Amino acid sequence: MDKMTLEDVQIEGKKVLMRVDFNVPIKDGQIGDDNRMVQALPSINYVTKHGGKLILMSHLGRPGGEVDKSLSLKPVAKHLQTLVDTKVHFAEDCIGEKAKTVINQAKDGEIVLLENVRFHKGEKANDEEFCKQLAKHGDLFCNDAFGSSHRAHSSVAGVTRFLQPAVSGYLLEKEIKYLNDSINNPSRPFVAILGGAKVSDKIGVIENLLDKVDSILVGGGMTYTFYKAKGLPIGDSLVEDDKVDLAKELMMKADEKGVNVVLPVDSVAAKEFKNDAEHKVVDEDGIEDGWMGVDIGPQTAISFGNIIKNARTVVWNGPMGVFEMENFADGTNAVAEALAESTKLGGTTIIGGGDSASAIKQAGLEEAVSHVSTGGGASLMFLEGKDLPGVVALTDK
Ligand SMILES: Nc1ncnc2c1ncn2[C@@H]1O[C@H](COP(=O)(O)OP(=O)(O)O)[C@@H](O)[C@H]1O
Ligand SMILES: O=C(OP(=O)(O)O)[C@H](O)COP(=O)(O)O
Repeated sequence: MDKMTLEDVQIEGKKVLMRVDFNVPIKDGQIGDDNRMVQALPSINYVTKHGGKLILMSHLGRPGGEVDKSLSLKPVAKHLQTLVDTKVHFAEDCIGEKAKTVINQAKDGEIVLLENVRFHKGEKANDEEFCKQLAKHGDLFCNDAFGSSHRAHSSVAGVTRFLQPAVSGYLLEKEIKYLNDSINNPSRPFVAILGGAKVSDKIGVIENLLDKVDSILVGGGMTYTFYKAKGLPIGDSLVEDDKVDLAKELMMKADEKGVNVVLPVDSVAAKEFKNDAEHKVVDEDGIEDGWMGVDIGPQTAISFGNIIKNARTVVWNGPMGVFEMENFADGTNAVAEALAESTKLGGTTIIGGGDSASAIKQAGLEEAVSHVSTGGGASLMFLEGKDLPGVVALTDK
């Protein structure tokens, strides 16, 4: 990445305004998975250890420009205090007097976490006045929020119009490096695995990947839109009817380009969308009315596994089935294990997407793959070959 980094600027005595992605799950005031916070620690510690005053901004959830106490970052500030060895202050607003007072109180080497930037409409609107107010807090800007970098919002991108230099943090750099190397200069065979439920979000990625990968394995809820395109029965399975023609077109394009688009040869079909529903394994032409595909079947798990183990670069986005339900998690777990195996054999394996990341965690294999991305939407936008606004906005080297 040819953007300035934290190491290119003087930190001592400076106020560093840093965007992080602390959009973490919170239940009853407790942080669930704090991976996004832990991943931001290298940048956070770099600034505080070098004597900068660190002002952190983040969103939490989608409050829609209104104050919503259940989406306050206060519990996050409390949790952050357990992860760092300097004082963490919390400001109850991200702009105005409340923010200013707390920032003035904090000493160099300490941290201020500002309240949820999405409590203001100006954040999403990338509003000039709001950007200026945020910019006032710092002497320089740093973006370490990879997971939010696909959003052209004030605290991610707009603020850089009024605050320079704008540098990249370590997490952002690491994420971009992994994605860049794997997508633009991959060791082959290069295999992409796409699953999950957001068919319309992901189908565009397939088009871009056709020019890059050797195989695309389609699983999860994506499967049945492709099945329908092939004229196979899908019963009550998840389908996006308005994407059936696109699926057809993509399969034709794949053929022309010599890319294997591999669909499941069998599925686990269930009578209902619940874990203890009646279920059975069926072939690709065996999903009857009243049944829905909820996981890839055992034959598919084996064949996908073999392709993945032999790959040198693997990108995985979206689970292979309804993995939250134990009875339908086998396909996802098999793919997770195959990724771990491929990594052991020297392959580069990357996982993007919130649910795929929890799936690999659930399988206890997050340490066994090369990289678990902190951004779902952001890594997809990158895979689509588009520029991320939060990266474009940074100062060139
Ligand atoms: N066959 C299926 N039918 C319905 N939902 C599915 C199926 N396979 C996977 N899913 C669901 O897809 C969801 C994840 O999809 P998505 O959000 O696209 O993935 P990610 O967050 O990894 O990008 C999970 O909640 C999972 O239960
Ligand atoms: O959780 C996030 O995205 P992700 O679920 O696509 O990884 C980011 O924090 C961005 O949040 P947003 O999709 O509400 O802008």
